[in-house]
Amino acid sequence: MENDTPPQPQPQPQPQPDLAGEKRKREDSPEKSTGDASSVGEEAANSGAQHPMWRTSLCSYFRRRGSAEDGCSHGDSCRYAHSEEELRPRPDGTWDPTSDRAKKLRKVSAEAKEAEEEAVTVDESSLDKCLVGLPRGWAADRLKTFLQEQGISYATAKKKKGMTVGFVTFESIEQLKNAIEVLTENRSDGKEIKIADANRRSHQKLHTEGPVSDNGVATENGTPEGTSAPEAAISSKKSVRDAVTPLAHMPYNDQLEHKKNSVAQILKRLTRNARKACPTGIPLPDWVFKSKEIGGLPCKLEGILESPVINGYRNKCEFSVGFSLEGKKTVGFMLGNFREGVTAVEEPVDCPNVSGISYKYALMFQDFLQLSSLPVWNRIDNCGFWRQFTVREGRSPAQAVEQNAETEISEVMLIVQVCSSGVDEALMKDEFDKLTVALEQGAATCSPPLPLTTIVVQDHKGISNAAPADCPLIPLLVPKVGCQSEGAVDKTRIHDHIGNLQFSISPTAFFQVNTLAAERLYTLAGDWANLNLGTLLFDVCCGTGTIGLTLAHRVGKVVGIEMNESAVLDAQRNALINGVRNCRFVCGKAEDVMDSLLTEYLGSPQKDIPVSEGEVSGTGKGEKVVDDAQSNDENMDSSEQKNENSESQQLRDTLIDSSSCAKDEIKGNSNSKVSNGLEGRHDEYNEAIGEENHGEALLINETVDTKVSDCLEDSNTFHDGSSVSNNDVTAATACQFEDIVAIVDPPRVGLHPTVIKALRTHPQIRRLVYISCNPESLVANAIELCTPTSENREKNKGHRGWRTMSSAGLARQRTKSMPKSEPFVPKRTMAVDLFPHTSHCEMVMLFER
Ligand SMILES: C[S@@+](CC[C@H](N)C(=O)[O-])C[C@H]1O[C@@H](n2cnc3c(N)ncnc32)[C@H](O)[C@@H]1O
Repeated sequence: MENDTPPQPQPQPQPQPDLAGEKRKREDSPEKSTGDASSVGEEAANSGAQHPMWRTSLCSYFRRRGSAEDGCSHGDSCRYAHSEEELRPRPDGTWDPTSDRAKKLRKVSAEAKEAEEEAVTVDESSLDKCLVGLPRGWAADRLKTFLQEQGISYATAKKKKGMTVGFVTFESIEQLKNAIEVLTENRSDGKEIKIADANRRSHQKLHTEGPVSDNGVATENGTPEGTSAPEAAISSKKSVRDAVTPLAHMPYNDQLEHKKNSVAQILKRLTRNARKACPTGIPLPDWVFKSKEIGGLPCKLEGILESPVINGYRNKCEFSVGFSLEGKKTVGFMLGNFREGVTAVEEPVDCPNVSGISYKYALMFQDFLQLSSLPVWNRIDNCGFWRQFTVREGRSPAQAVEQNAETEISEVMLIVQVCSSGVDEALMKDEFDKLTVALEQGAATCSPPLPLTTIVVQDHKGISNAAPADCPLIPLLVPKVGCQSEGAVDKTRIHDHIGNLQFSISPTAFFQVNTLAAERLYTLAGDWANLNLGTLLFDVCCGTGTIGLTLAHRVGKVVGIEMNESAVLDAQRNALINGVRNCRFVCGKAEDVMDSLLTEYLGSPQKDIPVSEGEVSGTGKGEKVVDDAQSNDENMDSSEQKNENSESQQLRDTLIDSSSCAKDEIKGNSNSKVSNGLEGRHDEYNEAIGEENHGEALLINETVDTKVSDCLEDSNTFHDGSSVSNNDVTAATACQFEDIVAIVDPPRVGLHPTVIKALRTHPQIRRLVYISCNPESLVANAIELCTPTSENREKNKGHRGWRTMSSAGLARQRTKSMPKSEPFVPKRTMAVDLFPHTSHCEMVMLFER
């Protein structure tokens, strides 16, 4: 497969940056000894190498006079920049704080902050206020008590548990002024409670809290739907564009600069925490020492890769359904966080990350809702029917037209999330029929007509919109093409392309939202992983198999691990449709299967430090001690029973093995402290196997040449466990793969501590590429991977107070109970912008040992 080669990382100098605003001190030797500011430059010039400090700060003559030409005696050899143009960025991505560039960036951030902190209005027409920063545990009664204790009079006070915002209506300006005064002076539990404007929605004012909603559905508390509380002020001050794409007002280059700077600041925490966590008596790792030369960074930050598409790049938009501030049923985005008291939904107008196609579908669905006899979801009372509307887009295989991703969109999947509780089935069916017609006709009458491949309903009864992966799916419209044996739900899929591979994507499977930028991300990860045909690659949290499959041709074998069953089935299917034969995809939580898979392929890690029986390391839920040998043997036994040679049977075995792998591990730990919870999951796995077998029918019906290349296919660990003992496996696999690499791409929370421990304590894993969508969890995981361990491993103390600890603090605690093992070293890192206009970006970090 040909992948885009990402731009080569820019070579970075390694300076010791100035402290912002501080008078510049000359460094210690060698220049200190000469007292000559230019000596470094001269020395560098003489030696042919450039000093890390070279022109990353403005020359003081230039700062004072706007020109250094007449004042600075060092001329061209001066190590400081004589103009803004000459100035170079620091290795942590920041600029000399006195430079125009840094001032401009500061101004932009200050303006953004200012916009958020508008003052509260004090006049007769604005007596509805919200209190922001209240303890989550408080209900309305506790809020009322608090107000009374503080001597604050009011007309009404409302608050729901779980929210940090409460709503208070005052009777007069005097009451309001008193409240502002008291709250400005006092603090509760050391936390500031802010008072801000709240907005009653226009239809709420009209109905004056009547008992029936505007679509005729009475609500529990007698208030109209979606109107049971005013909105927090935040909502009126932010436009939907600000809420969804807060960086959209900046030129794209400034956005990249901004992201690189924030990532650099977060990365420095890795160095600080590893230094703190390094056990007494153990030397600090070299990389911690050397970090001083690169501004405190743990390794080189090699810049930020830009997205090839900047506008309309999202291939998946999850639109909320609710009421706008004007009280209209709306499909779009919430203006803020529900926990902050914001429930208003506004149309996705002017959000540059949303594609035109998604926008049009959102409007179509919104039009439909105006006439629907079923209510939209009310986040405050947790009732209603229509909840969420997701548009997923797939691109055709044609050459990507960069900057105009939309011309590539050939398939569209619409997912409508509803809550069917208490709704008459006939009425629901009737609504679904009407919806299907409305969307089909809407798509057909657009000019040009919009692609529409499939419509599926997700019936979710939970409180938050984040539905579990096993939430029931009801297909409304299925593509006409497809295998006869497929069930309707199995057909609800779309396709996208990465490089020359096609990816089949089912409704709940993860797929990066910016496909073209993701391609760059995967290529970078593959390049840094330094792969070869002797490599065994673990693709941890593999989703639909994107990383493993795009890199499969560069390695001996890929083992993908993923907890979402449909994503695993997609991965299997994707291997088949692309003729990739050296991949195995395992369904299970990485924390449940990682250790036994590593043991299966690499043998048991050496256990230097004995682990006391039943000890649970880390604080993660579901963590357990795994008897590697036992679980491995059981895996072998279970796979032995499935030793069949037909190609299709091999596929089936992959799936069955996958489940049994997790299942057996659970069985093997039935004596551990956490056995009960896990046994519960045992049943789920049994069910999963049933479902997988059902899903397999469609896989094995496809005619696929699954001939396996002899030396690369490790048949004894994959398809036929046969009679290999635990030790034999170690020996067999050790000679098959000389290079073991893991690429991990976890969700926002990062990797589970059990997975970190497994990766770290298997000494054969010499290289690990971490892809992260959240630099904070990357740092937390990296602390555990890279901090040296001591001879005296501490027993895990359960970490009381973990709720209040930062993720880095928690990680530091965990390093104390990490079994003695060689730490990884952070080698290089780079940001990749998958999300233009937002503050998010992906990170890639290479660890070696
Ligand atoms: C950021 S996505 C990456 C997916 C894939 N690598 C890609 O780029 O398309 C994270 C994936 O991890 C999966 N996941 C989340 N928690 C997991 C766990 N505990 N064990 C295994 N997979 C997990 C999610 O279902 C999701 O597919």
